[in-house]
Amino acid sequence: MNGIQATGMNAVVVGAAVHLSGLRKHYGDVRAVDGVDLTIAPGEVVALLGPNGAGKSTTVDMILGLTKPGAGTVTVFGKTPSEAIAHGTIGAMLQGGALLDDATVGEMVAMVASLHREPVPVAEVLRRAGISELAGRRGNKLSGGQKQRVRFAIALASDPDLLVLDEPTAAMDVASRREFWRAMQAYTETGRTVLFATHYLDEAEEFADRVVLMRAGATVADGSVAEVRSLAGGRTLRAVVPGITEAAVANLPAVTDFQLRGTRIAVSSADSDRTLKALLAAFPGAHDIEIAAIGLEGAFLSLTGQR
Ligand SMILES: Nc1ncnc2c1ncn2[C@@H]1O[C@H](COP(=O)(O)OP(=O)(O)OP(=O)(O)O)[C@@H](O)[C@H]1O
Repeated sequence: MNGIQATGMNAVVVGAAVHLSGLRKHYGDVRAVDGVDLTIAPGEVVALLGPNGAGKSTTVDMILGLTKPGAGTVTVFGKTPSEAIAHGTIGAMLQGGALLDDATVGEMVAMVASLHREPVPVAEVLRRAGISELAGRRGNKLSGGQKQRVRFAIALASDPDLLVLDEPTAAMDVASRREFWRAMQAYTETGRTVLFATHYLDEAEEFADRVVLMRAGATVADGSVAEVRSLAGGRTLRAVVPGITEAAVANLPAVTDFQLRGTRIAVSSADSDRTLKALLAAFPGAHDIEIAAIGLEGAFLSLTGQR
């Protein structure tokens, strides 16, 4: 994404935005995080996906310095998590982060901003978070989705280089989710780095440059949405192929799985272009051809063993 250039101007902080090496955290017999290595470059927008209990929140907590690793190291722009937090390098939006009932949104953001060395003016923070109209609203008058967006504003108050978000849109309705992501895209266009944990695969698909899939404390896939999809079998090719045999389907290139019913084939292919060309060369009479991408959801289920 173009943001990498913008961050490149801060040459002193380049290198990795986030670097996790051999990261582990066990709770008794539970291996919450069990040897995670991950490097996130400045300007990347990374979605952290995985089923319940995969270790996403524990990983995020270690990046934020809220949980101490059992083994391994975390650096954020070359600093330890606590140094990075103290410098305002990281902005965090956590599930259920406390807000004050009796203070207005403007007062809450001002309070947090005053703790930072070079805070963004409150009105600007609210504008960036897309909640200027909530400035005078008290904490106890906010809906669940509005509270999430106030937490987002608080995360932006230090003008951080890295935003870490744990299920940011969990309590938001469809319209709030859309507005939240619009605000977020404006932020990432300035070259900032984002790591967000989510259960919404469509959000990962739409907003992340890169997807990291966790299962049982380890990463099981890491790449662009297209790469992660292709790891799980790429595309499905269906066709009616007079004269086809099982051996002929199995011999087509890039086939990872297939079904044959009469003259109908359904083939999973890691490279559907190659499979299709070979099919048509061998069986020019093939017809009713359909090729479909497997969604991120299919890849997610297959790679996390939830099928
Ligand atoms: N403080 C703790 N004490 C004991 N076990 C813990 C603790 N924190 C997390 N765990 C366990 O570690 C594992 C990973 O939990 P974690 O919250 O990191 O997963 P997650 O991927 O964020 O899940 P979810 O999607 O449900 O939020 C789970 O089995 C969880 O029960």
